[in-house]
Amino acid sequence: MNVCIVGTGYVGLTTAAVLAELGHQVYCVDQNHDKIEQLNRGYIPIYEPNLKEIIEKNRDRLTFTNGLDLGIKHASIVIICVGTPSLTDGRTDLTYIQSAIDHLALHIDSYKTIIIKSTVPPGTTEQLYIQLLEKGVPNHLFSIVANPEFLREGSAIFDMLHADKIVIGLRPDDQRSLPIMKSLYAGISCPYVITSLTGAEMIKYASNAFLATKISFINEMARICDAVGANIHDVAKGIGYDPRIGPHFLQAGLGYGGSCFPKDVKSLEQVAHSQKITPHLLQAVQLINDSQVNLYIQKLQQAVNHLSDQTIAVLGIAFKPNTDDTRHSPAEHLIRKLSEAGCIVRAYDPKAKLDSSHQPNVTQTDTLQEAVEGADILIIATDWQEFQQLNWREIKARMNGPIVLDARNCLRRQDIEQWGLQYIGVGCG
Ligand SMILES: NC(=O)c1ccc[n+]([C@@H]2O[C@H](COP(=O)([O-])OP(=O)(O)OC[C@H]3O[C@@H](n4cnc5c(N)ncnc54)[C@H](O)[C@@H]3O)[C@@H](O)[C@H]2O)c1
Ligand SMILES: O=c1ccn([C@@H]2O[C@H](COP(=O)(O)OP(=O)(O)O[C@H]3O[C@H](CO)[C@@H](O)[C@H](O)[C@H]3O)[C@@H](O)[C@H]2O)c(=O)[nH]1
Repeated sequence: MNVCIVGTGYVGLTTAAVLAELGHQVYCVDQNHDKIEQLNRGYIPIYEPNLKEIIEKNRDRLTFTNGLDLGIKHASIVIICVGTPSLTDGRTDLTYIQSAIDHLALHIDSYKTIIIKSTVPPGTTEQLYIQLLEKGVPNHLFSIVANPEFLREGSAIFDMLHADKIVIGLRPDDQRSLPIMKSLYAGISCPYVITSLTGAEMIKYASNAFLATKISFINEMARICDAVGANIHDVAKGIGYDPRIGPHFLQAGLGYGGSCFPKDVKSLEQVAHSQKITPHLLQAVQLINDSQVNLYIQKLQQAVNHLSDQTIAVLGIAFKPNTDDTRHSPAEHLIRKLSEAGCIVRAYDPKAKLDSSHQPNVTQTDTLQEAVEGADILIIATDWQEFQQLNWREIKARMNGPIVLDARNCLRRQDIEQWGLQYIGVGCG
């Protein structure tokens, strides 16, 4: 099939690579000229495991262009993957979706299946359908489908090729789209959840809200564990064996970040408010998450006399491992707070780059060793695999002070303490 992808960011590029791998001809459109120019030069603008390899392997099935008209001309399927960031009040900014739909309306002259893969608030896709009609696109020339994406950054290609489900939201009168969607994803073996447009949109929000809730739940349990002297690792393991709870997403730490959970939980909260519902649970989830970094700054303040005198090595800048994405990264938030507290911060990350707006007392080092050299405190802020395999004898020799804050609970206490270092974890002393 010929497919046009509008928005060549994390989701668009991954979708393009996977669909090309499945044998489709894919036209990738983005309004960002630099991005398209880079892609045409063979440079992949994001770090995502296996993405570069899969794009190179399928290069003859991929076209990168700024021209939506070219993509639309060739493709009968148009997948919208543009960003849907937060507005300042927490509602979703639909400007990019709106502009993609406006452009699309100008170019449709044969039947298209328009797939909304971007995460949008319930009711949006139906509104987009109405807008296309109002812009003069006759209803026999298009169908619109809500098909949210559930990939995780850092394992995006794997997640798409091995999806646990494909969610498809259809309009009640749409008899055409389901077989098209099944052909599009032929080669991915998983259950289909067929629902209404709003049902599909809600599944995406509920999924992210539930996962964020699990994280805030375990972080709250970690606070209580610290107070009563229990170990959160044991608690997570103990509850995780119960199949009704499950072992996943129970890793206590600095809280959730990234381009999805913070904005989607906020957006769902706003959707509830707009329906005169007070979303008590969503509010609590965010309250816990938003206070997690401060809590660990306070713990450091209690551990040293004057935090402002400290030189701190922060290992990790990305919001999670295996990505260079720093959007809403708790690690970056922590670095900013330490900088505001007057500390000298030396940050290191294998892939992510620090935002240039940081203060002069914050530097990013090229190597982990440079970050650690002479540090009073070392903090693990992102649980990259390479931080879990450190030589702590060597680290101890390089450091000036004894404190290691494992803010992602990814180290073994005894590995640290055996060299005379002081271990602080999350919910485990
Ligand atoms: N990042 C993820 O892990 C993830 C996972 C699932 C769902 N989502 C959802 O998918 C959507 C995209 O997320 P992302 O992280 O890929 O965003 P992104 O910011 O990385 O990419 C969006 C791209 O769209 C382009 N764009 C914006 N308006 C355009 C237009 N009118 N025409 C052409 N291109 C346009 C931008 O230039 C950018 O390259 C969001 O709704 C997000 O919530 C993201
Ligand atoms: O037990 C856990 C699991 C995750 N996190 C943190 O939660 C955030 C999000 O992690 P993750 O969900 O792995 O990454 P994302 O790439 O943001 O993926 C989420 O957001 C995407 C965008 O909507 C969805 O498609 C995915 O299904 C959903 O997992 C990161 O800061 C993690 O460090 C924890 O603190 N503890």
